[in-house]
Amino acid sequence: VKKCSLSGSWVNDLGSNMTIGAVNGDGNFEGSYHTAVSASPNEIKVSPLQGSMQRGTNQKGQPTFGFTVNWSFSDSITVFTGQCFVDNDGKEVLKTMWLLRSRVESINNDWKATRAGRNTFIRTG
Ligand SMILES: O=C(CCCC[C@@H]1SC[C@@H]2NC(=O)N[C@@H]21)NCCc1cc([N+](=O)[O-])ccc1O
Repeated sequence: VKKCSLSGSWVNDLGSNMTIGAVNGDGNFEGSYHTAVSASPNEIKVSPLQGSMQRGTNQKGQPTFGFTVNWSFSDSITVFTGQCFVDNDGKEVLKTMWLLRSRVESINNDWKATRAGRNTFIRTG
């Protein structure tokens, strides 16, 4: 199967954009994330991401990965995890699930502090 690389620019089903840099020898990478949506009252700003992808030798070119977005405009953080697939037209698709953890004032509100969801990313440009 054609290799699926994370490096480059992506857009997801919400219209959020992300750019991922080179993946280093340890499988780690950095990048930036510009979310199209937010539950924060603050103005949305580009936020840094860092993550890792699996590059096992038996990997058939469709690696699993995870990354964390440390929101620069809101006291919250999101972890994404997923896999990079090459679809039938040879296009690369990232299928992910995420957990968004918001800061809450009291442990009594901890129950409502984590949102979960899915996002699909395709390459831009
Ligand atoms: O909104 C954010 C940051 C942007 C998250 C974008 C998500 S990440 C998954 C998904 N995929 C994607 O591309 N964009 C979305 N943080 C929560 C803010 C917040 C809200 C409340 N509140 O509403 O009560 C309380 C406390 C809080 O800190």
